[in-house]
Amino acid sequence: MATDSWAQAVDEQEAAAESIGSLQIKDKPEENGTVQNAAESTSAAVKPETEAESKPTDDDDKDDKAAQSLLNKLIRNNLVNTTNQVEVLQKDPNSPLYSVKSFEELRLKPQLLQGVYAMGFNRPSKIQETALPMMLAEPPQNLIAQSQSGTGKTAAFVLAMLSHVDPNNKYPQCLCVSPTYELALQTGKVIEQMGKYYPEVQLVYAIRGNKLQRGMKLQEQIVIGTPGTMLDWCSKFKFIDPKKIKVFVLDEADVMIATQGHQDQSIRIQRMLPKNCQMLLFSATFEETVWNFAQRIVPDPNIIKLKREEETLDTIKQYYVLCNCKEEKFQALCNIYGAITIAQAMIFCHTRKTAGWLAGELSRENHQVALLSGEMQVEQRAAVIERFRDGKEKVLVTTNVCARGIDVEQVSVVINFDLPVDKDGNPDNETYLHRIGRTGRFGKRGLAINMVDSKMSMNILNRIQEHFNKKIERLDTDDLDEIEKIAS
Ligand SMILES: Nc1ncnc2c1ncn2[C@@H]1O[C@H](COP(=O)(O)OP(=O)(O)OP(=O)(O)O)[C@@H](O)[C@H]1O
Repeated sequence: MATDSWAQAVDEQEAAAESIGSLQIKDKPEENGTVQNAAESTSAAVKPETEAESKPTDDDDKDDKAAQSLLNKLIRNNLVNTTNQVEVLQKDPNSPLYSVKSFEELRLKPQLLQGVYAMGFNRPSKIQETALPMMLAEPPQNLIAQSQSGTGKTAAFVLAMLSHVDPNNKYPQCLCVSPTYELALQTGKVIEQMGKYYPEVQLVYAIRGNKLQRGMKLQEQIVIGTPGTMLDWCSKFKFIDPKKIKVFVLDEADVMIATQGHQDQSIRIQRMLPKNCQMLLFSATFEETVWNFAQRIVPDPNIIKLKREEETLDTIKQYYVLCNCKEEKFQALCNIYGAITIAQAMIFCHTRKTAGWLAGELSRENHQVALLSGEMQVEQRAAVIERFRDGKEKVLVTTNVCARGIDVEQVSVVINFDLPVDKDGNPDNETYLHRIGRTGRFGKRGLAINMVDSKMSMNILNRIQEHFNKKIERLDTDDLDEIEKIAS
């Protein structure tokens, strides 16, 4: 029965969320709340929608960079390969620029090479080809590196830290600061994996909730944590002697500067470090504020940038459907599903209430639906996306905010149940492109269907057409023959 399948889907989502949540995140210290029950969030979302509730809430609008970054890490299981060239700006343009095509060329310690191969890495990623020789050079060189999430930055600096520590010295030699506890844990996991065959090197987390006895000195060679606690451990509690630090890594600089106080704390840590300490800074984006911050943290840097692969609408067939209300939009959707075979689709709604309602309606029509909703914890969202990626559900209904920045490459059909708009109600062209666009490399053909239910949304659609200079054709969903044609 339809309701049963909905309930079953919720149960399965919950179970999947729990299994992911149990990885590391559940035993977080008191500063973070408990993992929320996915069933609660989904059932809350299928309550009938009222006019007042249909407005996006502050929560819906919250663009939590740290959560987004964590989500991407949790769902990603391989490298994002780009065909773009790495841009390098050397501190000393006359010094030779090395780039490696294999890990052997780096002359790593055998235990580390073993760790790298055990992780399934066959060869360095694009950014690692240049960043690794620079980071492993003698004397050490400072580096600012920017490339999109998933291109191998974390693996690169983890390898650099592990290479530089002396396991015989039982005191901290590398500090790595991350914007949040959860992100620090993810990096810690990479250190543990890569250092699997190098057990003499130990790691400790400088995070709130990890209370140490006053007066003690850390013996672990690598400390990873958030800026506030790291600063306290270096200055107030003196668990770490900053003068003995050889490598300082600042990860996710763009996320870091979005958090009040993190910039100052990071700069204060950096000032305590010796002049010859290697400073490394990583960021997925490079707007002016990040750049200014980077220059304060990293003196005399080498700079590596890897451009993001551009998305285009060239291989996408775009249509719009005229409707009067959300029920008509739902009917149009059913007609489309009745006429063509859709392997997997993502459906975007403006509010979580609409998303919840639509997921409920679709499930009543016996569709296997996954719902990504704003009140779910990041780990639960990652679990839902993973199940969808594995094909366990065929339809993913989500709000815009939830799915920002998420790549589900195999989805060839995207339905904008509501058109993407920004806070002021203007067309959000960037989100439109990201939702339906494809990179040249993944140049698979796709289909995008936009639901238009008012003069206002028609106006938005027109402005999107103008912006991209691409015609969006009208589709009559009462005409089965016409719908069939769009699939050919
Ligand atoms: N040389 C490599 N070969 C194969 N896989 C790799 C390689 N380097 C990294 N990976 C894998 O690719 C994925 C992304 O790598 P990594 O986390 O280092 O990227 P990142 O740029 O730091 O992304 P993020 O900012 O999201 O953490 C991970 O699953 C990682 O294990």
